[in-house]
Amino acid sequence: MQAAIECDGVGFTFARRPILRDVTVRIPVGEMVGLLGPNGAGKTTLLRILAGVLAPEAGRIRVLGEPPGWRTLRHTALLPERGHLPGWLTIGEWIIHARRLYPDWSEERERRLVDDLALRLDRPIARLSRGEGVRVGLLTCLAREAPVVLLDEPFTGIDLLSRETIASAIVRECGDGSRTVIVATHDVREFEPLFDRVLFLKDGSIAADETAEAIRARGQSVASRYREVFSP
Ligand SMILES: Nc1ncnc2c1ncn2[C@@H]1O[C@H](COP(=O)(O)OP(=O)(O)OP(=O)(O)O)[C@@H](O)[C@H]1O
Repeated sequence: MQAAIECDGVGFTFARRPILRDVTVRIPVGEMVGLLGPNGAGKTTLLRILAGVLAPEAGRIRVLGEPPGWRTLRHTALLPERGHLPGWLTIGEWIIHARRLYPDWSEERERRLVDDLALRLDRPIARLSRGEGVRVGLLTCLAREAPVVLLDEPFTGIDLLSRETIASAIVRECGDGSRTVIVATHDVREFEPLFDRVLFLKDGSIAADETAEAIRARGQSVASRYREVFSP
């Protein structure tokens, strides 16, 4: 079966410092994957490379069989770590724009997400708090039918109830086994039930790539495995 994502020996450097080294991983279609690791491990860099925003310096990547680039943009929805939405629009104006921008936009998903994420359409984007901005970003990713969804820190700085709302929106919109989702997060303990698989990224390398089931079968939790992998 075709993998959703294949990385083979992927490397990347910033200012001559290696950020990703020999990242090799194969993610089957339909998996919900946690991308876990300490600050600076390279999670954002890897997601940006998978989204086609950055070009890798070494190795080979395939997203649904194609190298990341303008063709895979159609299949890939990225929630970036920091805001990217036009502040001069209201949420409602942005949604009208997004419907035209993305050919795979689903108005049915949009309606559900506006309700569930409690978005007020008349609010100007420039005046949103971080958590509200993340919710608009999430709506923008999840209202599309893109088969590959990359979410960079969707829970950071978000209050507890909103985090639960966001987690259930992700599961509802992406949990039917047809979409492949990678979530970079530090909230390991709280969101481990979301994940089918976890990738532990340490100093730019994959330190472990395991299914959540295999971790549990050993009597561990994802959080305890995290501690084992990353403790000095
Ligand atoms: N534009 C840049 N120029 C130089 N170095 C950069 C740049 N962007 C990222 N880096 C460096 O690359 C490394 C990996 O950063 P990245 O943001 O991918 O890590 P991360 O795992 O997402 O971290 P965090 O959990 O803190 O968000 C860091 O050491 C960072 O300082």
